[in-house]
Amino acid sequence: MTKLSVNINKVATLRNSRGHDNPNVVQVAKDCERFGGQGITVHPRPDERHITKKDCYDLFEIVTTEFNIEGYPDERYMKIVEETKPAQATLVPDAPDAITSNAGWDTVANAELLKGITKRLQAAGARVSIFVDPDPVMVEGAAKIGADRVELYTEPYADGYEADREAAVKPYVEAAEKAKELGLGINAGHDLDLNNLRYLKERIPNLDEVSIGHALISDALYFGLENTIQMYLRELDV
Ligand SMILES: CC(=O)[C@@H](O)[C@H](O)COP(=O)(O)O
Ligand SMILES: NCC(=O)COP(=O)(O)O
Repeated sequence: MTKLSVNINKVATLRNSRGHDNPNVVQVAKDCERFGGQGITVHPRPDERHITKKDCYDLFEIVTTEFNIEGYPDERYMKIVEETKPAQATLVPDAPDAITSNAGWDTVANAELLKGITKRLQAAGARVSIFVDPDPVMVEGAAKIGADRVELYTEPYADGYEADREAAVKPYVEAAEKAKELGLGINAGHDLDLNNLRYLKERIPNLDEVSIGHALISDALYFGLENTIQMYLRELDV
């Protein structure tokens, strides 16, 4: 079964835009779980443009499904994960000023850095997922680092889907086969939506988890949050 982890970054974007506490991130997370979401994902970026460090501590108290904290493994991120003990820590190579995540790790060039980070986070009880491009070499590097899972960066898939979905999905199928061969779990995320999700799932049947935020929260403006989560779950045949 592929789990749906709802990324609520954009709920925090809306909240921060007026400086008060509406929408309330904690209440939205509770409702996402009540509506069927099987995880909550957040990315507490250093500039706190959306999810703040405080949000992570508040959410830690209430998330009952799987809490997934994404981020670049600087000391601020490491402390947040070690103190809130999420089920999963997803390591992304984002620069502090990146507008969004736009590439996976070079797990070969960064092997020594990521080995130490991975050991430290696993010692804190987190499952470690490393964000990678759909490149079997990078998947192999993640396995050598000792990661538990990889998260396949799916923006290129989403960008190429309309023009030629078979070509767009091919590298992901190959990367997922390599991950399976090496005993790594397989997550996927970035720019997944109601249009492209089902095909990815069909072509990667052992996909463990998708984390979806931007499109899902945008869809909820039209369909409502409960209905939208149910629509995404149906695309995963959950
Ligand atoms: C890792 C990933 O692809 C997304 O979670 C990304 O981090 C979203 O970040 P923004 O919500 O800041 O665009
Ligand atoms: N890891 C991907 C994620 O959490 C959400 O990405 P997006 O759906 O906001 O593009």
